[in-house]
Amino acid sequence: MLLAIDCGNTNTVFSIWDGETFLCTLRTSTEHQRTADQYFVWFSTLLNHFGIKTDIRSVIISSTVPRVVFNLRVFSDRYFNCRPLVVGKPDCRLPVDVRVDEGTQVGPDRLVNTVAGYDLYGGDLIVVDFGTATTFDVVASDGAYIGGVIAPGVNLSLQALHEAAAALPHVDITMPARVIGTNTVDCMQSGVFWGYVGLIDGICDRIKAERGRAMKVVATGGLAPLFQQGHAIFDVFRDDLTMHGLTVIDAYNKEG
Ligand SMILES: Nc1ncnc2c1ncn2[C@@H]1O[C@H](COP(=O)(O)OP(=O)(O)O)[C@@H](O)[C@H]1O
Ligand SMILES: CC(C)(COP(=O)(O)O)[C@@H](O)C(=O)NCCC(=O)O
Ligand SMILES: [K+]
Repeated sequence: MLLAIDCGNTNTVFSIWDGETFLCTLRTSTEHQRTADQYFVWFSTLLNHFGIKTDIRSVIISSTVPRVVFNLRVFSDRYFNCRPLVVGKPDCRLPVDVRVDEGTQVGPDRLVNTVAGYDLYGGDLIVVDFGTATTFDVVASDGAYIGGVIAPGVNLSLQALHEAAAALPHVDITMPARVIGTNTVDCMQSGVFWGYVGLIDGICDRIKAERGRAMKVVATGGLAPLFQQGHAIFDVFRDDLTMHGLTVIDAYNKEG
């Protein structure tokens, strides 16, 4: 069995892959201070709770937060007796090319999304991932990652409004019925929701124009379905896209 760990700037997700399906998916907040032992207490408690028996033989990690990797390595080594494969490190090979400026560090989550998108849907893709940041990853016809776009995340945008303006409260994102808000909360939700719809549509159209071809738009991340309401902004939504990519990369590295 494989333990796949996707560590984002806000949340870290653990999924157990038995070679055919994900047995379970567990989520915790990302904190670099958390030790290997703390991870294990949390992990084993939840597995017991769900009555899941595991036999984890390998671990793969994608982390957008470099500092958490140390403790996750110790966790893997101490409790599963294995050296984890870490996406972005030289010993982790990728089944796709990465064509960016020399010396550029691409977020490992974006590489994983590229691999997953290409495996599931083929090339000429735009992968949109709603995380702390919203990323657009452009996948060429041969599956290569050729760059993309990084925009502020949905919650980050709402949080920034609240933090910068004394009279603006903390609000959660929802789809407002109308564009014209008649109270502060509606106005803020409208700005972020409809602003984001425009951002997604506009960026995808411009990427397609720049590439001069039709491209499929694949979305992932908990907030993606929210934007699919109203009008079809994406061609496909796949919640476990990043996890799928981790299983593909693990298999590719085991092929030798
Ligand atoms: N289903 C959801 N509904 C509402 N908010 C969500 C949902 N999923 C994630 N979020 C929020 O979206 C933001 C990004 O979350 P996440 O996708 O875990 O980011 P990251 O991968 O960068 O850690 C967080 O503020 C999180 O609370
Ligand atoms: C853009 C990101 C912050 C997104 O991270 P996330 O929202 O998933 O936490 C991450 O992919 C990252 O740190 N990238 C490095 C720069 C780059 O990808 O070009
Ligand atoms: K992510």
